[in-house]
Amino acid sequence: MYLDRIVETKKSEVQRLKETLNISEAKQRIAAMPPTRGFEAALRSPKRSGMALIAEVKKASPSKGLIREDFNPVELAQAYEAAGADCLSVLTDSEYFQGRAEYLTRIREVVKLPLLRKDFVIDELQIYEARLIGADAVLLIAAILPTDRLRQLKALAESIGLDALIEVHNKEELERVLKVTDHGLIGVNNRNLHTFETSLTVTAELATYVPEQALLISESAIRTAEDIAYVGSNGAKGVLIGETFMRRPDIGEAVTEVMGAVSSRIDTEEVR
Ligand SMILES: O=P(O)(O)OC[C@@H](O)[C@@H](O)c1c[nH]c2ccccc12
Repeated sequence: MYLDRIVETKKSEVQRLKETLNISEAKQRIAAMPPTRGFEAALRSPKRSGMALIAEVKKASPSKGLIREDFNPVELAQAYEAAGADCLSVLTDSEYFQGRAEYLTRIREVVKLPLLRKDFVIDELQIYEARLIGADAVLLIAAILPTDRLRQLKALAESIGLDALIEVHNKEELERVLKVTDHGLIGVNNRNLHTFETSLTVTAELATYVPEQALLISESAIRTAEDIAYVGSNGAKGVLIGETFMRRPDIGEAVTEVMGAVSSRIDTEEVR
């Protein structure tokens, strides 16, 4: 199963990381860094009322292969920002998604949006590394983390200023996550990471168990304005979209088509 393979890859990456990054040095460097940008806060007051957008910078995936040939991560991030994304998700896994840590670092220098490091986190060291490369939030995937690990990694992330987006795909995972937290960011992945099957009904089914004070993000396989309306009316407060945008030559146009336009401040003032 490919998720197991990914975890094996991550174990060896962590071993390698241990040779170059030590925790006390990481802590010192982090203490000298500027504060993070408030990933959750940005999603709680989205630019489009009613639906927050995390737009993803993703070149390839194990299920789809190469998604975008003409891939300039910095330009794509700028286009997302101009189109009114609230936050960005940047794939840093190289083996399976053709991402790079360096993409995130470079994007941070030119866009103001909060950034999620999208990777398969299994170890503390990857959390320190996420902060050091310039992330504002990390993804924690319940499918690969026992409940206690989830709790520890979330606490560590928060202790160094990172928000955590905790991802679930079924009720068993969600129940474990709710033992760790009843607030914060809960991502429902519409894609089954074992079979690659997707269905937006996963969001609708799990939303009924997500507490009001948590912020539910519907992830994966969202393509149209109708999809946004569907997950929105079923409890999603935000969406995480990659492929739909990455396949379109004009990213800004694609964002507007799916999400609608951001009404400018001047427009709103004129209405008042
Ligand atoms: O490209 P999509 O179908 O819009 O999906 C984006 C995002 O949800 C997906 O990339 C993702 C969700 N969870 C993950 C975990 C690891 C890697 C990738 C992912």
